[in-house]
Amino acid sequence: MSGAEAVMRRDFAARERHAPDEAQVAALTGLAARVRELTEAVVHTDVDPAEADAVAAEIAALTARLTAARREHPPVAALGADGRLRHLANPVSGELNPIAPPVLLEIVPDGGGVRAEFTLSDVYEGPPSFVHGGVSALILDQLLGAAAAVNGTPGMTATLELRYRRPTPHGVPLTAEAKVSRVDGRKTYVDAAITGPDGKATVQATAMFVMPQG
Ligand SMILES: CCCCCCCC/C=C\CCCCCCCC(=O)SCCNC(=O)CCNC(=O)[C@H](O)C(C)(C)COP(=O)(O)OP(=O)(O)OC[C@H]1O[C@@H](n2cnc3c(N)ncnc32)[C@H](O)[C@@H]1OP(=O)(O)O
Repeated sequence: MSGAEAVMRRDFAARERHAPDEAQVAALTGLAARVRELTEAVVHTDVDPAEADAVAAEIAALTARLTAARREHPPVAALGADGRLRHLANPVSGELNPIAPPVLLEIVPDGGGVRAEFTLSDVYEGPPSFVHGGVSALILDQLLGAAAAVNGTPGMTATLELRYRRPTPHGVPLTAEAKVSRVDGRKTYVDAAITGPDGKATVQATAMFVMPQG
């Protein structure tokens, strides 16, 4: 077992012992959604400095209330009521993670990989009116990795190649899909793309995932 794998196994075991229950997941999902609204409000606000200072003080007080009962680690995953695995704190798909848009993945039946429909707000803007290229890469890495996992051949991202074909607009519905093309021993090759509302791919990606030795 590699050093990295041993660390991950230990971490998973510790977190499984302290997984949130459904009621807590529901409440924290709502909390994260409000924090996303807060992030949008902060990015767009035009309040004067005194009001910004006053709001900052209130937020610091709220942060202290949440920190009063602090987990050692973020919750890693939980089984939903529908029996599907949810990566609760994942920075792409985690409903409990305010920095996740979130991009909720669906499994495409019959070995079709995974897909997601989502809209990114201008909080994720890079060039004016368009999504930051690193955010597209983040989302695609998640879909590519999930497709490898759903295929029964999970791994760590070893290579990730991106082709930015046209700018990805924010504020409109986007689709992303990923599917395994080939498995070669511990290596799984996956293709993915983000598609705009006009049905044209804006970003295409190929990746190789390697199951760590052992
Ligand atoms: C409702 C629907 C729900 C769906 C969801 C269901 C469940 C979803 C579950 C989960 C989804 C999660 C999605 C997450 C996505 C994000 C993933 C990440 O962010 S991963 C973090 C970033 N990546 C790293 O940090 C890797 C760091 N690197 C490593 O740990 C190692 O280098 C590793 C594991 C990649 C390889 O290490 P070694 O020691 O195991 O492998 P060696 O033996 O060196 O190589 C094996 C073969 O692979 C090639 N190889 C390895 N690395 C390569 C590389 N970078 N480029 C090219 N070839 C490479 C080698 O040449 C070798 O090939 P030869 O067998 O000789 O043919």
